[in-house]
Amino acid sequence: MNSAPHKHVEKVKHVQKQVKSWNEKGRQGQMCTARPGWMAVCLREGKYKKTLQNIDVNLMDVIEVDAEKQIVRVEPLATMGQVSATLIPMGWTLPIVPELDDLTVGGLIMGVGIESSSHKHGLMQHVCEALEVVLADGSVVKCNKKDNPDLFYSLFWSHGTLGFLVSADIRIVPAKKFVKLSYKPVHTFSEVVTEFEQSTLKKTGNDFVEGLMYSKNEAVIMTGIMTDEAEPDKVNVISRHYKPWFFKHVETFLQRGEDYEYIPLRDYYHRHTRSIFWQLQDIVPFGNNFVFRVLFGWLMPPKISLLKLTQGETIKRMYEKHQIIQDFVVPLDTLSKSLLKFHDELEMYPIFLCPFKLPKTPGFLRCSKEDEIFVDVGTYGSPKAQHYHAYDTTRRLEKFVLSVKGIQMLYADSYLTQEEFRQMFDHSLYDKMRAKLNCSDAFPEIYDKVNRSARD
Ligand SMILES: NC(=O)C1=CN([C@@H]2O[C@H](COP(=O)(O)OP(=O)(O)OC[C@H]3O[C@@H](n4cnc5c(N)ncnc54)[C@H](OP(=O)(O)O)[C@@H]3O)[C@@H](O)[C@H]2O)C=CC1
Ligand SMILES: CC(C)=CCC[C@@H](C)[C@H]1CC[C@@]2(C)C3=C(CC[C@]12C)[C@@]1(C)CC[C@H](O)C(C)(C)[C@@H]1CC3
Repeated sequence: MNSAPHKHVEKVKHVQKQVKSWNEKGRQGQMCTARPGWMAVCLREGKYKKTLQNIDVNLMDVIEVDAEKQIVRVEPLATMGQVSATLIPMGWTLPIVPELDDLTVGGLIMGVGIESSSHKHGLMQHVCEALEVVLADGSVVKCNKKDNPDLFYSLFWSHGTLGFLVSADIRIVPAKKFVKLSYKPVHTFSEVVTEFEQSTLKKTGNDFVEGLMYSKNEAVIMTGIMTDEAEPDKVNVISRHYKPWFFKHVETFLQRGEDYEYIPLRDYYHRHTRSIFWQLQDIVPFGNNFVFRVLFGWLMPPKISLLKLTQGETIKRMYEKHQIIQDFVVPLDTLSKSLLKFHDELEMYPIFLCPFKLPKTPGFLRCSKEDEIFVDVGTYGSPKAQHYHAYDTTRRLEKFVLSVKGIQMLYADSYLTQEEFRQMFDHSLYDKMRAKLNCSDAFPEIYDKVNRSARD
């Protein structure tokens, strides 16, 4: 109901007005966005939302699609579901469309966004061409790789601690109708690693690469290419409400053997939305039953923000104690060692594997060489390992990831100390920009927004 794509300038003025009035009142208390914590796509809610000055950044539109420059201009609260629904019918798509419908452009840019096309295009930050932000003094600035590059590069991962994002110019690429997705089942641990590495590294021309591990020795490695042609009997519209959950469907290829099918592009992008990866099986255990799917599948999935809003303290504590929801990113050449470590500590499957390329650009992520390949290892569920202990195990994993020069995704519970956090992430440009833009009394530091004790 708040949609107003033609009123972008006025909406930005409204953000500026609030920041200027905060300045006029003597810069009392720090600021954050007014978006309530239960709306965000992460397990917890920031405690700081209750104590800091909430700035209304209510911009939620796709402003314009420039086919000539191949750029889409979007506001921060536009969601991935909305962006893909707007662009695909026009024949365009973002190079990276993170899978859950509710993820927002602002969250993915100020936090992090990754997808199975990231081995080719990098993270969400690497497909941004320009950003428009309201700074702590109330001014509005546009920046890109050439104009004000320090600001541009320091904004990614900054979690709203340098300014408020009000629009982003993101690169678009031509969309095709289908993804030809090949499923390659593997049945030994070494094959899991080598097949995944080859799909990522080999000059295969794959547009998408993703692995789902179902046990230590079993996985299905999926590679996809975008195409306009499809064999009609091989088309699978996976988003229909009566279709099996995607991760269950993929699992069947362990028995069926290698095969391929054509999935409509938008269905492919949002393939993990319907079962919230595999989290829905813990919330609605019979949700993948055929009768349930036919009768009630259209009601699924429950809205993540509704679940967050309505869950009580007990459920929250239960999740904290019995579930691990983490994405650890490790260099590709340490994948084998890392998967063994995750197995020893957690014994938990499925595991989500998603490679990404890290171009050597200034900013928060350390990288030792140009276009280094990393792998996001996503562990979501209840560990079976007897010795699993939420805090102790996560700490051991964090230390391990630090030792292999990997990183932790910051939407997850992070118990890193401030020193470890600074060791994991390069703060040099960030600190410089915080000082230059007078941020210390305006915004908290990233660490103070994302560490476990800052969240409820
Ligand atoms: N495939 C993927 O890549 C997936 C990624 N995720 C994670 O989900 C998160 C995105 O979730 P989402 O609900 O969209 O975002 P959130 O509301 O969680 O926002 C993430 C951070 O970005 C800041 N932020 C958001 N919008 C703005 C803005 N306009 N100006 C300044 N700061 C802003 C927020 O600051 P504040 O606290 O002040 O609001 C917050 O610290 C990402 O961080 C990502 O790690 C989750 C699932 C999948
Ligand atoms: C980088 C990538 C691919 C990240 C994927 C992360 C997802 C698996 C996470 C993000 C948000 C997330 C933590 C969430 C949940 C599961 C795992 C999610 C979807 C659930 C739905 C689990 C059940 C919980 O009661 C509750 C509703 C609070 C959360 C909400 C967020």
